[in-house]
Amino acid sequence: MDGFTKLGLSSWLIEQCKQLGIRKPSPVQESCIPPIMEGRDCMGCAKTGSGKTAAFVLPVLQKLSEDPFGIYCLVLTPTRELAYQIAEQFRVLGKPLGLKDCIIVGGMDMIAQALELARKPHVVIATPGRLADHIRSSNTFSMKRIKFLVLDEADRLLEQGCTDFTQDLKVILGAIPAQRQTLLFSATLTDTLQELKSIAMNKPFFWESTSEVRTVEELDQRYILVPEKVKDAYLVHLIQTFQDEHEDWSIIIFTNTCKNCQILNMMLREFSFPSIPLHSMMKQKQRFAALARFKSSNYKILIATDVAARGLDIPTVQVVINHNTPGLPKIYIHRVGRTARAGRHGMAITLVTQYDIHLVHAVEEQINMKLQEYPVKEKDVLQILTQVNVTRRECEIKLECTDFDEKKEINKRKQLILEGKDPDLEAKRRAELEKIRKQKKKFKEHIQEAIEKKHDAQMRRRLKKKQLRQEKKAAKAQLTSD
Ligand SMILES: Nc1ncnc2c1ncn2[C@@H]1O[C@H](COP(=O)(O)OP(=O)(O)OP(=O)(O)O)[C@@H](O)[C@H]1O
Repeated sequence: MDGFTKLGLSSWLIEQCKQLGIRKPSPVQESCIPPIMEGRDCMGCAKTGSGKTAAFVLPVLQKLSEDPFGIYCLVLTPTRELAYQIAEQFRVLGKPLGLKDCIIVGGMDMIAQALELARKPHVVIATPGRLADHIRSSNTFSMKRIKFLVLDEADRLLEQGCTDFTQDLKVILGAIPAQRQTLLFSATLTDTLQELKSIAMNKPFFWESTSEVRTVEELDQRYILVPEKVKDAYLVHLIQTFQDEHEDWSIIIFTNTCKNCQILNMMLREFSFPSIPLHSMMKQKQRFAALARFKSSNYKILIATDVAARGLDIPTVQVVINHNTPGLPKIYIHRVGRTARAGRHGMAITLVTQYDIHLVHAVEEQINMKLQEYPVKEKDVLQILTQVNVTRRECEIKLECTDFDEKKEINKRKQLILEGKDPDLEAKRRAELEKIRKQKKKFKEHIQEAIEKKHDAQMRRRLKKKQLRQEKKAAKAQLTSD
């Protein structure tokens, strides 16, 4: 019997899988689909690119086909791009059903979304913030009958990172029935296990891939130890080498901030590399367009912040370069997982400065293997060093002339308004906190100074006493000798 038939999937669904090149279930699918079909909650922790999306899409579609209604399933995911990607899998696999899906993410027209929600789609794929906004502001749709709640990248949805989803999740959980099946998936579930268990309330089936190493075997993981000031020259050299040595190549470069992302992109363009940026300060339409152009190989290099670190499935990516060493091993695992997907080979190269060595050790400990050094001819890098650094500086100046920082400030204010805070009050509060912090610091310094003065005086007294004692001793010795 066919692998998927054994798992209880209908022939129409198996036929759809074949169209996506999915012929035989991957381990996470083989293990998680049967308990989901039996009605159990499920937590699946499997390596990046191992087919977790189909592990929940397939059983949801199977069950939906047996009793179709809307809204049947809600999928939550941390990024907008990921929501579109998941929707696409639902759409392709669910085509014979005439599946109606609806994507609810920030940065897109809210009224159009509200109308779509009112049309009772079978599946809603959403980022938590925007869906919570709809729940708060509209009564034109109901999620009271949903059968499935899926949290993709579940650990990210629960952690309190730079985007904190916890308040929005509360609103969403309050709007859906307690009687439901909850499915949680990620490549890194373990540190949020307890919180996740409280969301999947019905003794969830838990599956984790057994391999010791937490990244895929097909991934060649390298590092280059570079002084901070030479990092960009190494980056340019690496890209030049890939361009020279490969016909068909595609690279994702991860960096730490939106500004850096923008500057690196400008710099690489100056060197005529086909690069395109992706970060959260871009308009949503630009973000989608950037990703589409990269996917269709119009641009061979995507320079991204961690907004692209999780979930994105772009089979052509052969190399991931970490321009900065990720602060958390978990982020490293997701970033490098953008290559070597579904059994393909890939390489990840992390640029490590003298300040990041401890971060690499933390990564190695988590993934259970050592990164290997990537050999580079230093002489070649030094040849381009001045040119690269000058170009970077020019790009920085160009960016300063735009309103990039101002936009960042405006975005911050917008975010505060969305969180229900008054940006001016918030600025005042921050200024006051800063004042208190400065006062505290001054007070501490004052005390420290007083302690040091006291200590100095004590020392001086002790020294004087010692000196006197020595003088007395010397005088005594003089007397006896006389
Ligand atoms: N059984 C299968 N056989 C072959 N390819 C598969 C199978 N299942 C899924 N795929 C393909 O593997 C790729 C990766 O799948 P998917 O995006 O679901 O990975 P993931 O486990 O969710 O990764 P990540 O943790 O990075 O989100 C997709 O292109 C998908 O079509």
